[in-house]
Amino acid sequence: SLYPHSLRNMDELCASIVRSHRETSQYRVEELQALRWKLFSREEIQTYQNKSVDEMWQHCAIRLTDAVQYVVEFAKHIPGFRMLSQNDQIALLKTGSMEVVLVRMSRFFNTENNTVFFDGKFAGAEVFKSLACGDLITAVFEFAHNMCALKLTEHQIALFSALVLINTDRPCLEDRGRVQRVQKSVELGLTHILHRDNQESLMHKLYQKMAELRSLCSMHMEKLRWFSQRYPLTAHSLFPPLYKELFA
Ligand SMILES: CNC(=O)[C@@H]1CCCN1C(=O)c1ccc(Cl)c(COc2cccc3c(C(F)(F)F)cc(C)nc23)c1Cl
Repeated sequence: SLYPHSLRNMDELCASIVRSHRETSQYRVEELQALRWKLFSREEIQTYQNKSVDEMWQHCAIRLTDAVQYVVEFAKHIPGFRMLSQNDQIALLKTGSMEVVLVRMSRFFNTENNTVFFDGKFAGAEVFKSLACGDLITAVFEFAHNMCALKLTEHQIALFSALVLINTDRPCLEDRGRVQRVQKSVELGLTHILHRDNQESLMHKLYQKMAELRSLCSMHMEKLRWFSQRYPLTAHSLFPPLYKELFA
């Protein structure tokens, strides 16, 4: 029957997505486990809180752009992604890359003290006070906390990230049919490994997370617009070019 043939393809598909995730995930989970109790001192927190709004936004934008570049690399190795048209690849990345950054952030989150890896140590939400967008940071922390609580394996995070990215109901796709075929194969890959891990119950939780991601990222985009209107100079001159390309 075809099954062994498609299963082999399915294993190959999952293996290439997991490999790409591992090669583009910026930090290995084991590395961050070792750092999880490296916290900022009171003085260091004070330094971050004394930064001006645009200084702190610029500081974060550099890191976010860095993280987005790793997600672009990850996307390029998802089987079928590079067969899509350039415009469709950009359309998927324009909306999906920040969502994958958020999924990946959950790997750098410590649920015991609600801190996230930032600038080499683990930071609480108070470190980001000078951004003047407490609701965004609260939402980022809450999402990272809830994602972390699912205790996904690296394989599950890899396939989930690919599914977040290859999303047919993104606006302005040229060839939705082709994106649908790639999405279907990634979906099968995720169900395949959840079945293997005996965790099929995670599937509907992951679909709920995808819905949360979408509302979270539309909030981010409007914060980004607020910031670039409030501080046009910083937004237009200092944000690394990729950031402008993807989010401007
Ligand atoms: C290892 N570190 C990491 O994984 C994260 C992801 C990329 C780099 N990075 C951090 O250093 C980091 C970790 C935690 C937090 Cl809360 C932050 C600050 O996050 C943000 C500040 C400003 C705007 C942000 C926006 C907005 F609005 F631009 F879309 C959106 C997201 C999601 N995060 C924003 C950052 Cl920049």
